[in-house]
Amino acid sequence: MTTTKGLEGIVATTSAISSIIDDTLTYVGYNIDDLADYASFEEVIYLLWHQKLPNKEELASLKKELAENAALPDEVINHFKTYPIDKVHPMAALRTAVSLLGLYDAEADNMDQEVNYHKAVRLQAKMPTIVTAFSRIRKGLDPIAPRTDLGMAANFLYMLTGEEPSEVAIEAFNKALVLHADHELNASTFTARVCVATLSDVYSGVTAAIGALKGPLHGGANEAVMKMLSEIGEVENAESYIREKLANKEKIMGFGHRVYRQGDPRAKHLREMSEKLTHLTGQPKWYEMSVKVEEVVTSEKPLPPNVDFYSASVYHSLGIDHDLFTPIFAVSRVSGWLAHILEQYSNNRLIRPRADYTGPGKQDYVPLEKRS
Ligand SMILES: CC(=O)SCCNC(=O)CCNC(=O)[C@H](O)C(C)(C)COP(=O)(O)OP(=O)(O)OC[C@H]1O[C@@H](n2cnc3c(N)ncnc32)[C@H](O)[C@@H]1OP(=O)(O)O
Ligand SMILES: O=C([O-])CC(=O)C(=O)O
Repeated sequence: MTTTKGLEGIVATTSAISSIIDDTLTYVGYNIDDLADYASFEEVIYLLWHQKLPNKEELASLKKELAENAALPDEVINHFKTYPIDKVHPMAALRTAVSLLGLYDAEADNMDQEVNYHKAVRLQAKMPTIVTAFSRIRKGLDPIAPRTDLGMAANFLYMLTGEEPSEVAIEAFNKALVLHADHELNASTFTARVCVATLSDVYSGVTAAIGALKGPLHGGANEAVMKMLSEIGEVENAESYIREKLANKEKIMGFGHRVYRQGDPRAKHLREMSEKLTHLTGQPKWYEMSVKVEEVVTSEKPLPPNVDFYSASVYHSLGIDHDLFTPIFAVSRVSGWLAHILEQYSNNRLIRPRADYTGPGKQDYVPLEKRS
């Protein structure tokens, strides 16, 4: 048996959803640069789930179904109110809420593909509502009901603050949702596929995926980037801060990638947005500090920024609490998880690799009373 640490380079499935070839990312063959510039998040959801772009009627129908299913059952809202609120990370709350939603879905264990598709719509629709409701409840505020006249990006920002978001904010947030929607066999998507390949249900697959996204080597890196930028504090501190971390062999959050070698094609879009938004909000230092960090890291190591690096200053400029950055990633990535879950069901085989055993050889059992 051969082993590859972290399954590097192993091709574990076929998939028609997204591809990374020669550092170019496509969703169903559409270059991420075009989608980031022109597509709404809802169009991307449709694309990932149907493997084609929607026409006007198809898009309107998906938007209607999403809007009709965005409200949360009272049980989820009431559950949030019982949490030791200052100790609960929003990713843990999101993970629990998705699991809880499964309890109130009478079709949770119905494995019909059409039923699973509509379950996917219902779950996608509720993700922004979960994150924003939790954010308000922990601040002692009432959750704000989703509006049927707003798209997902605008609705998220509206439910978070209760205020009508600006066009610039909606455009930036929509672009962030498009950029994070899918990414081939990343760790959380693989987790979702492994889970549902046992023929477990959609809610279990997404709950497992949220758990995998939470870690700082994956989606959790965006919150960690903001923590680092806050510690650096001012542009002039960036160089010494980064050089010291690198000298101590510490990882710089938001840099490096298992698949990309020349750079993550999503990062340039987020960098542009970071420049625009930090200047608009009168806080260019977060962009300038990020640029300085990139300059120092890349002068030392061949480690370009990944999607998480500039998204931190983008979300910060939109006034979003730092521990909501990873849940926002999940609000977007759930579209990809659900696409992969549906694809896995449609052509399923249990995912069960082997381990190369490295423990002791044959041992004789010693009864408890004779052990030292
Ligand atoms: C949405 C996403 O999930 S994007 C990734 C988000 N995660 C991060 O930004 C966390 C920081 N980055 C990392 O930890 C890694 O680059 C990962 C997890 C993204 C990829 O990891 P892997 O492919 O397993 O690379 P691995 O961790 O083995 O690193 C290879 C070498 O590069 C170094 N390296 C990799 N990333 C970094 C980094 N961000 N800072 C400093 N050094 C790094 C490692 O220390 C290692 O050096 P060594 O060979 O001298 O020991
Ligand atoms: O693909 C990966 O390993 C991580 C990543 O960039 C993502 O999930 O967007």
